[in-house]
Amino acid sequence: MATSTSICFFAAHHHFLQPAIASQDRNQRRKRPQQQQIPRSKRRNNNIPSPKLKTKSKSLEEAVPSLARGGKYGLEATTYARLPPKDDFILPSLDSSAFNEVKLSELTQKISSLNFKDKYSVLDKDDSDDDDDVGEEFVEVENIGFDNYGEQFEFPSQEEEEDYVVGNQFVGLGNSNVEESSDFDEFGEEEEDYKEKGVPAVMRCFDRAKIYVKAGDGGNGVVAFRREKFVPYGGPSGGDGGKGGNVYVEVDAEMNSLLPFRKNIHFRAGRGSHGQGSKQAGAKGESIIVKVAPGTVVREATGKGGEEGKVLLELLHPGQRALLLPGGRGGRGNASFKSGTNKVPKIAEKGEEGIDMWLDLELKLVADVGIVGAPNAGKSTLLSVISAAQPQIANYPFTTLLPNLGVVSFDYDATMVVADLPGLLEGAHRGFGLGHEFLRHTERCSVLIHVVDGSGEQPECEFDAVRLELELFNPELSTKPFLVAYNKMDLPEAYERWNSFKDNLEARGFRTFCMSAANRHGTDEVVTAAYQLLKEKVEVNKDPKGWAEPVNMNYVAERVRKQRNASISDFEISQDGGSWHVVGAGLQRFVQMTNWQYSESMRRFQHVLDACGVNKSLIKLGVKEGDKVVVGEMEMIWHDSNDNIGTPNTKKGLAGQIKYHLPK
Ligand SMILES: Nc1nc2c(ncn2[C@@H]2O[C@H](COP(=O)(O)OP(=O)(O)OP(=O)(O)O)[C@@H](O)[C@H]2O)c(=O)[nH]1
Ligand SMILES: [Mg+2]
Repeated sequence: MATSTSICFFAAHHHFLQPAIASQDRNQRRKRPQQQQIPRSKRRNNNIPSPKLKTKSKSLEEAVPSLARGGKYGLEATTYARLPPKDDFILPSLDSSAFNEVKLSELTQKISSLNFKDKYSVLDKDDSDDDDDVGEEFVEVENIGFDNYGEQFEFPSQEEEEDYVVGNQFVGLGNSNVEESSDFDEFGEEEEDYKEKGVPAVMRCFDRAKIYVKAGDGGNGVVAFRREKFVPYGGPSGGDGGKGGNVYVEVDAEMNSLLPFRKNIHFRAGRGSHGQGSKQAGAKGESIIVKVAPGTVVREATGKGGEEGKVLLELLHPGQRALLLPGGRGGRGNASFKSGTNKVPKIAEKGEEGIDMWLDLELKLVADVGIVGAPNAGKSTLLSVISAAQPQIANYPFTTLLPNLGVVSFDYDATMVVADLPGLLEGAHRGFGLGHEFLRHTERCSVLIHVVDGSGEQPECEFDAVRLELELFNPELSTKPFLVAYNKMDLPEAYERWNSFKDNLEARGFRTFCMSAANRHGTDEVVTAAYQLLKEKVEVNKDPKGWAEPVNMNYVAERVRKQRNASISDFEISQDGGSWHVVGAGLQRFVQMTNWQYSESMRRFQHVLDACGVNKSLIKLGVKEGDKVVVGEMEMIWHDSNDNIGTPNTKKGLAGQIKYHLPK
């Protein structure tokens, strides 16, 4: 006698199984981003005197370039310079027992001083005495701006040079000492930690963001019957639910950073309205458009492992819009279930749940030319004289914390976008200094201008160190067309070393220019040469097919749809002790959309399990009486019934087999 089977519905347990694409752990929503948190109370109660340093950054208004100022070439410019909020400057001191308020520039100076010992001389413990002195020194240095550059830098005497060194000391950590610094030279773990803590949130958020997106759920279908005078047995009239809203990602030309995602990270599309009587379908849910800056790469967020997720979209051009997640389908009302055999269906579906996922956004600047070089080489000065951008310029390393963009215009149609990037240090590819945060921006630049500080003691070593960093970060960077701009030729030490530098580099096959960015000498040649390199590169890269091939921006949504519409017969069964797990996107979707409040739903479900072969497969695998069977969010107890011979296909027959068992 064949053993017939039935599955007994018990209860829906509340683990919602998402389709594979939305495999992110929902708990992540609760996890706060890993940031260095210092309790406010601790900050306030901090009795340790902290250096009262004036901030060096410009106000936001100043940071935004004015179109009014036109350089020789520049007509327009954008800049990323922003003043980080005050809180970002509060960082823990290296001594874990106390918290100090530390200005970012202090921190970065510390880092730089460790690497450029020869250049800036190592901080002396005794020199960093009390806070007031530090404050005064700061004021002095603040005055050494670009404007009064002439007074400060015209062939400084030996004494002036010493002042210059003292001037740099103010920016070292007030109570830093050399022992601590030696730890970081080892590139040990502490360095990594230090880096993590040392980058204020505003810099981390400028070009990286993690956001949560959720497509709208579909509206539920309803069970309703037409009741009208003179219309006996009016029939089922429950309308379908409306479709959930979609999630789009659009490039907004106005945006130049991902900072808006610092505060606002959840984006949920609206859900569809439920259906109504008289066959009225529910309204569609409202779609949501997530606006990102040009040059944003969208990745599927991965777990903590640090691996980068799969790239979903690359949004380069303003106006580009991609459908990322389609909204959930509306559930069918009972009018849709009417059939020849069931003219009075008392069943309706729930709306399909909209997919949700976490995304990693990364902004890579879309600039034609990138200006790279060691800190304080004069990169920002160069950008300021060739375009209308007004980046911050000062005589200490890491003045530039966020990249600045400027537009260099030669003619009506001859323009190029130039990015001034923060200084690079030895070890930048491993996240030392600020380099790592910004090195990726060079990846999108077609041409690089490598600015070398000619007044440094060993310009060649500086050049090689930066070049090596680029190569170590991404070997492709070293294959980009580039030229070397030897800066600060107005200084005698730079002038003296120029010939040997030039000979050396040209012997190695590098194109080398000299300039005095501050005096605008030689900058024209550099810019023109960079433009030529750019033109050559564009020519070489010209696709013979042109731009005809359209990029399908909606492929993610298409993939999601395909996955969701998978057949219910595609499933896998796994056994875990006494419980059986049936996994299949189509079946899971079916379970999710089943509205268990209607008794016919159970019968339909049983019928589907039978029809798609789940029951047969379970029997084959040896399911026993009382075993647990889990399909999607449903948990059921398997029941062998000897009363049933064979497996009748009709609903009636099947309904007769159902025995509800509660698991003990
Ligand atoms: N003498 C001289 N000084 C210059 C020249 N170009 C830049 N400087 C000075 O060098 C210092 C650093 O210039 P910045 O343009 O801020 O250098 P940077 O490379 O952008 O530095 P970071 O942003 O800190 O990496 C400033 O004090 C400039 O005034 C030059 O041609 N000659
Ligand atoms: Mg700069």
